[in-house]
Parts: sequence; structure tokens; C-alpha cells
Amino acid sequence: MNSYDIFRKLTRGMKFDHNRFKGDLKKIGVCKTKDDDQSSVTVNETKEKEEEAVDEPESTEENSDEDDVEEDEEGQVSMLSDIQIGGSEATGKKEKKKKVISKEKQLRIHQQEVNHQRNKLGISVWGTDVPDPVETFDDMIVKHKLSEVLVSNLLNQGYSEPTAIQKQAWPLMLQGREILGCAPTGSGKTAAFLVPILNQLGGPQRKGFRAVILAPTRELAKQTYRECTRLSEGLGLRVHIISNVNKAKEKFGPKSAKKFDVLVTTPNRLVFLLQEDDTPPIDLSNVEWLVVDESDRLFEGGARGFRDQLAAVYRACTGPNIRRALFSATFSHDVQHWCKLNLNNVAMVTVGIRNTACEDVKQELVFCGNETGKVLALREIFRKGYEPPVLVFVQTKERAKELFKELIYDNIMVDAIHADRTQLQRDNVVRAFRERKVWVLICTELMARGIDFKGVNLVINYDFPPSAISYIHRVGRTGRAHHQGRAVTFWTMADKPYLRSIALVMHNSGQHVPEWMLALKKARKNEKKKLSTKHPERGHISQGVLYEKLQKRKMKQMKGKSKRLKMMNGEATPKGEEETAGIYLLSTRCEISEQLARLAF
Ligand SMILES: Nc1ncnc2c1ncn2[C@@H]1O[C@H](COP(=O)(O)OP(=O)(O)OP(=O)(O)O)[C@@H](O)[C@H]1O
Repeated sequence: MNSYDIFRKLTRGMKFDHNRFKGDLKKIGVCKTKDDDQSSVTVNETKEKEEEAVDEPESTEENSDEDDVEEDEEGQVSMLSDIQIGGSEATGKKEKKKKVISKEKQLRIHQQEVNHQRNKLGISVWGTDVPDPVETFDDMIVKHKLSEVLVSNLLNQGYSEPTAIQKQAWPLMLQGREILGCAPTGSGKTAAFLVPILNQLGGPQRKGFRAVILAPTRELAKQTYRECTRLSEGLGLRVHIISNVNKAKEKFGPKSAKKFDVLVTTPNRLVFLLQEDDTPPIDLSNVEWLVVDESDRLFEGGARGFRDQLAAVYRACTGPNIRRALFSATFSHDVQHWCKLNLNNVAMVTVGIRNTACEDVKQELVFCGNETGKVLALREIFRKGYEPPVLVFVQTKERAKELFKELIYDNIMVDAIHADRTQLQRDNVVRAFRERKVWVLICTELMARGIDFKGVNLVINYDFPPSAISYIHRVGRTGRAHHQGRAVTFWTMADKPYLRSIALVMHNSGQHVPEWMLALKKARKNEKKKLSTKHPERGHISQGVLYEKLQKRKMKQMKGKSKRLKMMNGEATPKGEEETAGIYLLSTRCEISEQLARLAF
């Protein structure tokens, strides 16, 4: 090994302009001698010949850029001269010199192109042998044998090309790789996992469930079920959602259990069925794909989380071919750690900057002073004019009811959804909101994740979100699928401890926030945890809620009327009085507002 060889080894991977530093190289005795050239020719010629046997040598324009090649790393420095010398030696004729790119170089160029494509899409990947992202639906058909029926279903949905997460997750999952996918809200994660799974299931096999998709809420499970049904049209697959565990028990009788291929459900319902005595009515031993949507939410521990349920589902998926896919808009180190430990050859895909709000949402913070100020600010937004549908987030179901009562007389088609409402009421409210019969929907955290209401233009955080993660999901109900959206967040002094983390999320997604907010003291980890589980104490939404006032006035009037009747007849009993009062109250409630009667609050 001469000095030049040592120099090449030491500078491997570095760009070095040999021409420019020719003098210096001579001084320190690092020069290419004729012998060096000759020896490297032999090595590379053999290498080239081996490669020619595998691949047809290509002549490419890229290789004609000598400077570029000269500045390249070790292997390529000698390659240019090798090719030229090798070419003329082999032929001995004046024919045009054929420039051949070595396999190594081809791979490097290809990798550069792939990196460029990933950078452009904001994709970062972790894992070994991650396949290249695709560009188009046609790519998926040609390179990954995606079913044309599926592509036609995608086109029927109005999708013209895959989104960034789909471009990377589809080829990965089609190779059967386990995956942790993290991409902004509204970026098409649902289709990112549904498409490869449906493609791999192919058609019905009457083996029972082969794919299980878990979602944290019933509303999200229903939405995923609908999308799955739409995308699987024409494939013959049967998709099922557990909406009622008792009905499900009947449905999964020994005869019918095998007819379904895909199950969409919340973890609680599934675990309830799995834990039925003796023989569970549901069998997951043939499951090939288990998807955990909103994975960071499902991985949360404690009473609110679903860790135990997830563990029970994993245990029930006993098939040898089980693969898992976890998706969420927000990233959690716990989930990442779990994936690295438990998944086989996992690949992690992230789109954009982790844990930032969607950049298509214009975000504002509005200081309201106190609770009365919030009501005024809300009315001001509505007075200035707004384009329905609008989502308004509050921190508890009690506050949802209170705000509903406050707004019901404002000539706004308003409704509320929260855990105290029945399943039927919740379904009806969601349908009415989708059909634009309800303009303003007041909701709790229940609707913060995953729900895809088309065309929501405005999200109002009436109550400040309890964490940055909650903020990201809430504001992500607008600005979906590259549509522009707007999010307004009210705050009072009670929200100051949370302010910095939300301001930071806004700042990271390109929004303007005052410097002083970013300079606020950072909350400690345990403080943050406490804040996210314990809501700040807030006064009533309105000191004298109009609805309550009207109720009281009516009751007073009715009592007076009843008293007068009693005095006139001298026979009315207190019981009769109460009944009359009840009927009167009900009828006046109906008169007060058609909406109120419909919503049966
Ligand atoms: N390739 C595509 N082209 C155009 N629109 C798409 C594409 N894929 C999905 N969409 C649409 O984008 C919207 C958001 O998709 P989806 O609900 O899957 O988002 P998400 O990433 O799961 O969001 P979240 O994190 O809030 O759950 C949906 O209306 C969906 O129909």
C-alpha cells in the first residue's frame, strides 16, 4: 500500500479536488503514479466485468461530468480513468468511448434521487431496507402489483395521487413490513394502512377475521369502517364493525363467524368479547394484520388509556403471520420504544416535523380575560360572519351542555356531542353535522382525534387544550387533505401554565406568536402530566344562563297560574299541580325552540 492508497483510505467519503491541491499533494508525496492507475484498472475492470454479467452496462450522460466524478469518493476517483483506459484497451478502435457506471455508482445515484424525493415530501425513515417511496398510483400497480380495483376505488374517492405517508407506507406494508407511521393530521393515514391490507387480503377466504383495526372512539371506528367499505368495493371482502357487543355475540355464532375478513372496533368492545367465559365468540387466530390507529392514545397508561386492552388483543392474535402497523399524527417515545422492542424488523416513517400542527391551519390565540369574555369573543366571531361547519371544543361534558344552552337562542344551528349522550344521539348529531344541518358542533376531547368532517373551516378551542398533543389533534379537524383551515384558541389567566407549549407548537408550524409567550417558563415533566390530566377550574360559561332564566320564569308563571286556579276551584291537589307544571314546562320548552325539543336536552 503506497502513500496514495493510504490517503484514499483516510479521505474516504470526502470530496477532494485533486487538481486544485495538486501542488500540495506532490509536496507530501501523495500522488497518483502510473502504477497506481494501472493497478486500479485491473481491479475495477474485473469488478466491471462481474457487474456486466448482472446488469447491462448503461452509458449515461451523468458520467460525462468529469469534475463531478473526480471529486467523488475513493471508488469513483479511479473509476473514470479506468473506464476510459479500459474502453480503449479493449477495443483498440476509434469507436466512441462507452462510459459505464458501476453498480455501486448506480445505487448511489439512485439513493440520492430517493433521498431527494423523501426530502421534498418531508419523509424520514428509520429501519433497514426501506423500499423507495412510490410516485403515483400507476407506480403502485407496476412496481408493487396493487390491485387495479383498489386503484379505481381510490380514483373514485377523488384521490389523484398518493399522499406522502401513503407513498412510503404502501410499499413497506405491501412487503409485509411492520411499521410505525407518524404523519400530520388529515394527511391520509387511514388509506395509508387500509390500501396495502386490503390488497394483501385479496378476496374473501371464509377463514374469519384476517385484519383487525383498532380505534380509540366509536365515532372514529365507524368512520374507518365506512372508508374500509368504500375502498374494498369490488374485492368481495366483508368488513365488520362491533357496534353492540350483544348483537356481535349472536352474529359471531359458529356458522357466521368465518364470513368476515376485516374487523374495525374500539379495544374495549373487542376485549369484552374476548373475555367471555369458556369460549370467546370471536376468534383472532387467523389475523394477519393488526392496526392500531391513534397509537399514542391507545398506548396511554392509567384509567384513560387502553394498554391492558391492547395487551389482551395481542395475546388473542395467535397466528404465526401476524404483522402490526401503528399510526398516529403525534409521536410518542413510549410507542417508538415498544415498537423497537416488539416488532419484527420494524420500519418507522415520519412525515414532516414530529408533533407539530398541520401547516394548512391558520392559528390564532385570543386573550379573553375571563369566562364572560369568552362568550363575548365567541359571539363576536359568529357576528362577524363565519362559514359553517364549525367545531367548538370545551373541556368537559358539563361545559358542553352549558355552552349549548348559552348558544341555543342565538339563531345558530348548534348541537353538542359528549359522552353523556346516547349512542343514537351521538350518531344522529354526527350525521346532522356531516349533512350541514348543524352548523356549530360543541364537543369534548371525544371528537379531537381522527374524525374527518369534510370542509370544517373553523375550529374554536373555547377551553384551552390540556396539552400540546391535544391541541395538535383538535386544530387538525380543519385544514385536512391540503384544504386551508383556521383555528382560534381562547385563553384566560387560568391557562397560563399551558400557554408556552401551545405557543411553541404554533411557532413550529409557521405561525406568528409573541416572543414573550415563547420565553415563558417551561413546565416541568410532572407539571405537564398533572396539567394534562387535571383541568383548570373555570367559572360557569355564563353567570345567568338565559335558558335557566327562562325556565325559572316559566315555572314561576305556571305556579302562579296554578295557585289562582286552586283558589278559584278550591280543589286542586299538590300532585296535580306538579303534573300540570311538568306538562306546561315541556310544552313551553318545545315552543321556546324547535331545536331544543329535537335535541331533548
Ligand atoms: N391520496 C389522497 N388524495 C386526496 N385526498 C386523500 C387522499 N388520501 C386520503 N385523502 C383524504 O384526506 C382526508 C384525511 O384523511 P384521513 O382521515 O385518513 O387523515 P389522517 O391522517 O388519518 O388524519 P388524523 O390524524 O386526523 O386521523 C380524508 O378526507 C381523505 O378522504
